[in-house]
Amino acid sequence: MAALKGLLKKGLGEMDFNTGRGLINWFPGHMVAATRVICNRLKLADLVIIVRDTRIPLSSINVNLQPHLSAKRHVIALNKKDLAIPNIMHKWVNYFEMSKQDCIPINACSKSSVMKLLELVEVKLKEVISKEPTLLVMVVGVPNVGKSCLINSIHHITHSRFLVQEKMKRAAVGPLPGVTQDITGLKIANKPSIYVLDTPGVLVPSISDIETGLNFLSYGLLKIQWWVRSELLNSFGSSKYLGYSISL
Ligand SMILES: Nc1nc2c(ncn2[C@@H]2O[C@H](COP(=O)(O)OP(=O)(O)OP(=O)(O)O)[C@@H](O)[C@H]2O)c(=O)[nH]1
Repeated sequence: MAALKGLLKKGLGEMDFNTGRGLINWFPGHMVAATRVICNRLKLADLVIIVRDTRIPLSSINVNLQPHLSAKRHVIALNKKDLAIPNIMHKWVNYFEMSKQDCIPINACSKSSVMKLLELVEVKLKEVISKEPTLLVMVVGVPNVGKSCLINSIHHITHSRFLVQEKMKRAAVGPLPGVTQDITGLKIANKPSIYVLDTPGVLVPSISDIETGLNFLSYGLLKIQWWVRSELLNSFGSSKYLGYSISL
């Protein structure tokens, strides 16, 4: 454990990390601002799509934002289902269903998969859809879980409903976390007007739990030099951590 901490310190020391008390302390400026803005916008949201990584659905959350998200009408989109092991994914779906949470495994890059998510969103919005002229849906999740990819698929599915001047830009997508740094909106329906907001991926200021930290590193949700990541995985044996999330 001491060797691991030393390794983490060495790797993380080369980055712009803060001095929080957790094992991993990383909180770039845009995340501070984004966390504040997300909390403010959440008050206006009629529904939140909480995007998580299907392979690590319990780790790929922001524990500080989670109480605010759970308090809103929400659906959990378990993304990157194409990269998950199917029988483990089904166990996770059962887990969420048993805890009475609406969840759906998706591949954010696939239109048919995202259409199923939109159907679920429509069902969840049913009670407000006839009462409000404008509805707001927020897409929230930690970095690199696929929020912008999801927004782009929603854009593809819905853009034919609008006149050219009403059409909005696509979101930027990238293989490294931290691509989205602003909140951007997309109109997906008229009467009532429904807007979807893409938000920057925000992490907690400090990840103190080693398994969560390793899951973030293994699945690319946290930027870190490749050699630190491979050293960490060698030290622990990646298979243990790849299998960790499902040991409920
Ligand atoms: N295989 C697979 N890759 C995906 C999926 N969704 C997203 N990706 C990839 O994951 C990476 C991150 O996707 P983004 O949409 O940029 O993630 P984000 O959550 O917006 O990231 P931030 O901007 O850091 O908050 C990109 O390389 C995507 O192509 C998916 O369902 N399956």
